[in-house]
Amino acid sequence: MEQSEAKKRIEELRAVLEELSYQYYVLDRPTVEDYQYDQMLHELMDLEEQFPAYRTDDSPTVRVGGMALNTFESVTHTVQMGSLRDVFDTAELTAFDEKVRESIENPLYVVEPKIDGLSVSLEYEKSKFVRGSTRGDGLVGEDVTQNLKTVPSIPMRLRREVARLEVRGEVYMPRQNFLELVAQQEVGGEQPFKNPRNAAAGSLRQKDPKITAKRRLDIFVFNVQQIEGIDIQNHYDSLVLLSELGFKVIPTFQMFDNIEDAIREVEHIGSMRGNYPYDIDGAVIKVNDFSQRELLGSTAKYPRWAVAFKFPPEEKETTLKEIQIKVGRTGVLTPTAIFDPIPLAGTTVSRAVLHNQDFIDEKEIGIGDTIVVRKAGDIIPEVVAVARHCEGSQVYQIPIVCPSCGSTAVREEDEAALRCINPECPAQLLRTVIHFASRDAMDIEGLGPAIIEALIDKGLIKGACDLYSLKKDDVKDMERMGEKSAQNLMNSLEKSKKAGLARLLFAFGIRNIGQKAADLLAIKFGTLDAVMVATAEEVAAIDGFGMIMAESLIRFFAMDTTMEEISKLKEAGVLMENTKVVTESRLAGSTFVLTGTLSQMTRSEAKAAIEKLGGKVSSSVSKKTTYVVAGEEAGSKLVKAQELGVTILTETEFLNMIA
Ligand SMILES: NC(=O)c1ccc[n+]([C@@H]2O[C@H](COP(=O)([O-])OP(=O)(O)OC[C@H]3O[C@@H](n4cnc5c(N)ncnc54)[C@H](O)[C@@H]3O)[C@@H](O)[C@H]2O)c1
Ligand SMILES: [Zn+2]
Repeated sequence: MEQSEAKKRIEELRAVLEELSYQYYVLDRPTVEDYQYDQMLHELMDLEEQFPAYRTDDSPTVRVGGMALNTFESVTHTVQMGSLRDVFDTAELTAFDEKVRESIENPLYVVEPKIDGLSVSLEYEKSKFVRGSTRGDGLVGEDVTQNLKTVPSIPMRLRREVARLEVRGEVYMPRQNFLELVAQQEVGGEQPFKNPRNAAAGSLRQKDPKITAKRRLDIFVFNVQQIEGIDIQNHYDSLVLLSELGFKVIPTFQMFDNIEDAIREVEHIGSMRGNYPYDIDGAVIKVNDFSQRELLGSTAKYPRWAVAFKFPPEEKETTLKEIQIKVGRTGVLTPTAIFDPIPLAGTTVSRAVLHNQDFIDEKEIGIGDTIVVRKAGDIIPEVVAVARHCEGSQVYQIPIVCPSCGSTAVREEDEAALRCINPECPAQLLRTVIHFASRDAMDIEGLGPAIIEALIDKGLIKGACDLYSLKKDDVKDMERMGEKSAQNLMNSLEKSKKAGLARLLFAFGIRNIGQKAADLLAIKFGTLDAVMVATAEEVAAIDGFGMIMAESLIRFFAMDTTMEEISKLKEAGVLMENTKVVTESRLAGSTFVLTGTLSQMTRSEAKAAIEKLGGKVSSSVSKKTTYVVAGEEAGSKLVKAQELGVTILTETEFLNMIA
């Protein structure tokens, strides 16, 4: 490759990798498979090796990817939390061994599974847990002590006296918990996490430890970062010690005196992959002896005494038997491939999601074809390609009828999915009512999914609005109900009528209208009637809104069924007015100076108005001043503002601004 071409490619790769890292580490929402990311990173490494002139010290090849958010206090790690060099074929493990043997004699290797979670440091003083933090960029992480305290397997006190100890571990979310969380997120209309690793990271970095606690995270500890008071010389002994101290240590660790056996163990761990109740993405080989580790040293990003072998996504061929269409709780019609069962990454799989028509068209998938199925880091298997078409094979067409209610499904512009938009579709009714009753919506205590399902089955409710015409006698004979629970339910229904406009708007479950948007609408319009007659432009003009959201809202209110539902709710006496206090912060970050006499309000009224909107008021003009409000007979401050080029507002302009 030419110099100039290489330079261009290097820059391109860096930009892409940085963006992907941001999505992965900061937003916990990756947009590509890890395998793809790793491939690009390796390409960049190769190029930097060939063209050393283009190396930089902030390239993704030398930086650890995480970033400390300022939601948390930052923690500077005494012992740097590095990453691991990863390799994808066993020849590279042999090369690792050769390299190690250039510097040291008779290495012993410890082999461990690589847990797919996020790295944390736990610090103990006088055997007491004092602080826990994320890896961050390896040098500075985030203080997540309170959240880590909710992880039951982290000991708050060590079982033996140790003056000072810092350990490193991997926080993860067991697969079962992940699946349950994703199911809940789908019911609640939230965007579900992509995989257990992102779910663990997102859960650990919550502002509210109560939410973290609910996510049922777990940890495996795999390293002593520093210790005072106990002498250890090697990794194996330190893992044994960590167990004795009460930690949940990495589930298997074995020691070998040659690389061949170590590689066999790596392969064994790979073959067991699907049997663990959590995700592993590889196996790690580490030099055991600490003094040997010191001799080998580290690069800026990786230690030279360890290497991670990443398991490739496993692929197999099978025959596609049929395609089933399911309607999800948001009305989306999803095709699922049903194929002859195959063992894959430790489990037997027989189905995979086909996403939508575009996906099927692109891969030209037809029933009877031989398909290639893969299971990557994500739990859900996917169809990679068609290996061979069968005779007379035809690309499958998703029928445009809802399999649940039989009404015609529609494909909206800019959307790949077919959707059943019948609001009375039974497949969606359950979800709609569960959402309506949920805590952040109308908060109807005692009305859980099981009861809602029973009410629907009995034909007692055909929409959320019917909840308010339920009679105590209707429900008291239902399973697990009884007189008392029925009365309680009546009381919570009554109470929920006062939930207020913001909650009600959210409870409707309008597409693209989340909790925050509902709050903003309620504050802006004040009553449901006003929201209903608002134009798309008016709605889109609200800070935080866009045209897509506005159109969703308009479309919702244009449906006949919506009108019916609203009139039933009105009849039942559900409050349709805003109860939210305005906590706007549009002027946050702006500093005002008031000068001269204002005719419409006093200075202190003006000051209060500014502060209510998050702005600040100062008495003297400086470069930091954002606006000077000039009333009648403004004097020296006005002159100063003109000199400094600060924006000057007339009283009318100011009144418009705060209106
Ligand atoms: N999909 C994307 O867009 C995207 C973006 C950025 C990063 N990524 C992924 O994130 C990973 C980036 O790597 P990384 O730097 O976070 O490191 P890594 O996950 O590849 O490996 C290092 C980590 O492994 C962990 N670990 C688990 N078990 C261990 C054990 N037994 N011994 C030692 N360490 C153990 C450690 O916490 C350490 O931080 C890659 O898998 C990459 O694909 C993906
Ligand atoms: Zn339907």
